[in-house]
Amino acid sequence: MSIFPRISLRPEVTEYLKNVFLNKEVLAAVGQQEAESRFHKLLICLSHPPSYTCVRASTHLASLEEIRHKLGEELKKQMCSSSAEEFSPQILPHPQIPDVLLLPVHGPRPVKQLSSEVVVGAQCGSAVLRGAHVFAPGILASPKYMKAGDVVSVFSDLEGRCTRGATSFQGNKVFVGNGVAEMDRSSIFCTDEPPKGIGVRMVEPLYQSPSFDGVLPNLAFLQNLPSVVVGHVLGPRPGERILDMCAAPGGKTCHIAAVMGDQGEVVALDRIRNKIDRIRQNAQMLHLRSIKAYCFNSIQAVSSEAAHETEGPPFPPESFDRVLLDAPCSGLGQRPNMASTWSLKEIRSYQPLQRKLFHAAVHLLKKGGVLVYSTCTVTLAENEEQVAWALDTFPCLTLQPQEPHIGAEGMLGAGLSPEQLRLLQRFSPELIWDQTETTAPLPCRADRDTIGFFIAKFLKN
Ligand SMILES: C[S@@+](CC[C@H](N)C(=O)[O-])C[C@H]1O[C@@H](n2cnc3c(N)ncnc32)[C@H](O)[C@@H]1O
Repeated sequence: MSIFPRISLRPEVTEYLKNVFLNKEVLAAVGQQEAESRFHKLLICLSHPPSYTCVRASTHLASLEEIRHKLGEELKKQMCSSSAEEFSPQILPHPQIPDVLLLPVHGPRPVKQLSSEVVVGAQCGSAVLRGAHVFAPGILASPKYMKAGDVVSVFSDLEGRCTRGATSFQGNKVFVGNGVAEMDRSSIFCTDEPPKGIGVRMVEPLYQSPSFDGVLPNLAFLQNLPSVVVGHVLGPRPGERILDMCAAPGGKTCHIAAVMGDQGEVVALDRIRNKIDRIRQNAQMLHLRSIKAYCFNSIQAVSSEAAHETEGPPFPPESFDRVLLDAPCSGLGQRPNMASTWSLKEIRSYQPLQRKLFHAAVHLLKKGGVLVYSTCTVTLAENEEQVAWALDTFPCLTLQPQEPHIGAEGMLGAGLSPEQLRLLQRFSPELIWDQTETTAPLPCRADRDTIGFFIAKFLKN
């Protein structure tokens, strides 16, 4: 059910996306009305959270059943210790993916708004809609005399207009649920050090999903379903050498190492130095020793043939059995996302960057090796058009079938053939948005009602 307005984008970006979703090939295949309806549903569903929370289970450390049981026990404790209404958390294994557990999200629920308001940043608001509590750094405004223990309504500031430390905010905001303040106003805004920890504990969220904060951190890793699919599509095997070119915070890196049973080597690169620590922390938390993380610009990760091989980057050509390029992208598939202030120029800047990274990826891959390209966006320019360009630019590449293939096929509009489109995997939440649970039971609903995402798999001949 839709309760939020459609995602707010700059008019030029809305127009651009409309042209993508109503391109000539799509219009010829499904007609104007259906194409328009899909585009409208896309804008609406992007502002709402998916209806399942996906957890990747560390099956290299324990069996799925064991993790499922432990998770159930932990979440029951959570429900008893909070004043939220009791419910027994439903934890469902995914029928096709051996390390995925799915938890239905309950919402939107009828929650009454209160007169005391706390306003949080849009990112914090989105996290609350996916089950998080409000962390103090995310709080922008609170009642003047707010004390720990006060019951408050939490609103998300959609346009980034609320000033930090305000006592009220009349701008564009949406209600995300009620909670209990864990801190006084003064401990949030009047300290020399940035505030830490939970500022408001959500007790009546609009969308109810368990909080995973501190819950089995080494066994249950929150990850969107398509991101887990990527690790399986890459298909790493024990003993191989794998490159994850854009790796931080390391969700997919850790999954790859886990699928390999921590046997072999997973090289993780990211351009941003402080993000490398996150990869290392995640690897340590999941007891994965095969991961080696380096701060490096992957565009420059290919060394000249003459160079001696060193442990870290740059690497000689054809150094890796498999390469994952989970590319930096415009992120327009992320959910929930109620507003983006990005300009069209910013959105269009990703295609050339992704192509530079793709060049390096192909060179670093051994002959006979596998390259997986993925993004969490919905544009053609960053997805199907990149595939058409790659097949044209690198005759050594061929598209490969993906396993599992639980998303839709590629989107029309980039001149790819029907066979090629069938080999691509596009997660398109707009295709299922107005269907009810009864017409689309699990796993279909969980597979489709997720973030917008794209995966292509290539073999280097
Ligand atoms: C989509 S995110 C990766 C998410 C990650 N694969 C995961 O699953 O946790 C893209 C990442 O690419 C990194 N990045 C952007 N340009 C890069 C470059 N030229 N070289 C290496 N990393 C880059 C960004 O810092 C960002 O962390």
